[in-house]
Amino acid sequence: MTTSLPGAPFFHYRDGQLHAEDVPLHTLAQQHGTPLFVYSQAALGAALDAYLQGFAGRQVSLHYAVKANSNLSILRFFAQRGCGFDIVSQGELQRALAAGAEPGRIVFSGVGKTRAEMRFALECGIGCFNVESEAELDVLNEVAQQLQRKAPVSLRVNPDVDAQTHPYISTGLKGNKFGIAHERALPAFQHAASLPWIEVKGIDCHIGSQITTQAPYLDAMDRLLDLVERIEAAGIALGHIDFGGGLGIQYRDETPPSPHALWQQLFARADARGFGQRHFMVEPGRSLVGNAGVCITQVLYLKPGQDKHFCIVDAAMNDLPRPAMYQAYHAIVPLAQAATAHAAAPQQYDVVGPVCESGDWLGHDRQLQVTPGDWLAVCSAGAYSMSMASNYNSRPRAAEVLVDGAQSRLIRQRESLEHMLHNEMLQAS
Ligand SMILES: Cc1ncc(COP(=O)(O)O)c(C=O)c1O
Ligand SMILES: N[C@@H](CCCC[NH3+])C(=O)O
Repeated sequence: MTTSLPGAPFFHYRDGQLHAEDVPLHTLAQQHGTPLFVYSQAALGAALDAYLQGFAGRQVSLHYAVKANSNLSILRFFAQRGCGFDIVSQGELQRALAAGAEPGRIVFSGVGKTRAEMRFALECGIGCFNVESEAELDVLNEVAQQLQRKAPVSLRVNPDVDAQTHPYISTGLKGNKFGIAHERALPAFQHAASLPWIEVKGIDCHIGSQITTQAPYLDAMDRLLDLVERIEAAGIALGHIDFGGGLGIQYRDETPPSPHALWQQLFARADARGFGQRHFMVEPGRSLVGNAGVCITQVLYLKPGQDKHFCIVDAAMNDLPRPAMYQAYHAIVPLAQAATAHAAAPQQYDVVGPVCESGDWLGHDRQLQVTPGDWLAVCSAGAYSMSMASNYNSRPRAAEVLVDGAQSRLIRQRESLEHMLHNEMLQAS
């Protein structure tokens, strides 16, 4: 009998051992040490297919949001499968290019693009700037003029829709810093169309992340299409409608719609208003990679406390910042099921890391049957984990491995302490 992890069918127990596809994870922990991120290529492919199947018969281009997981091998996988990319910095742009992305299929989002970033992106032939303010539009027009190269632009609109997600990752409410206010959108488009070095290509919105219901998306579609009608009635043609990303995944018991189900509804709305055959763009991140990865960590110590017991592991908030930042839940499971491991008594633990903060926890009140030396997997760690990792407490970043069937490949080495030190200059005293 095989059982798989929540939302992650490519991670499953076989003969009592947790596997990624056909590779037992304890062999990877032995070989590469911990903390270690392990990704399943089949899971990446299946998540991508779930989108592409929903787009049959429609004109949709998919731009993977690099911020979710920017490992070059993962970017290369998506590039080879024909994806475009959504980037938010020159660093992400250079990563996408290094992974083989076509510059014309990259869109550049973000509220604070610098002139240098605009210049670099224009020079490399970026597909579109998703401009987030009128001030940014003016600066981009100047940079484009200096280069004598028109800037392809879509204006990101803030539709003022509640994505019903954690407040830190909601982006489509009028109180959020993102996009141009809905009521300012038409004058902003008119301004864009009047600028000689700006070429208006489309309209854009992104309402938030880890969205698990359809309603906010449908509201955003209605609000966006209202604008498309008004903007086009004013004589400004929109070549594409970029709907952003944000679709949630199952971490515990969430039941987000499949990309197929969601887009069926969204296309139905668009069809009803005569926009169904337009060129749509999507920018998914988490839903492509989140459940394609786990982080393996080793139990260092068990510590009984007065109120609770602590399971101290070698991964920490610097490796997996989501619990500390958003009080996010990640399932934590043993690599070896109890029957094949040992007879430690099951116990309720707070799973915590070595970082010197009480906020450094990976899971609260978890029932585990563990002993020091055991390995655990922190689940659903493919998105916003390694890409948000830091060197806090001077801890080197973890290694990453990609599994494909029975094969595994190291795709990022564990950071060395020398590498962590090498950018700093010691002044002679
Ligand atoms: C502009 C933009 N596009 C796409 C994404 C990807 O979002 P998600 O990973 O939730 O799909 C984000 C992040 O929320 C974003 O800010
Ligand atoms: N970092 C967030 C998602 C941010 C989405 C980017 N706009 C998370 O881990 O859930």
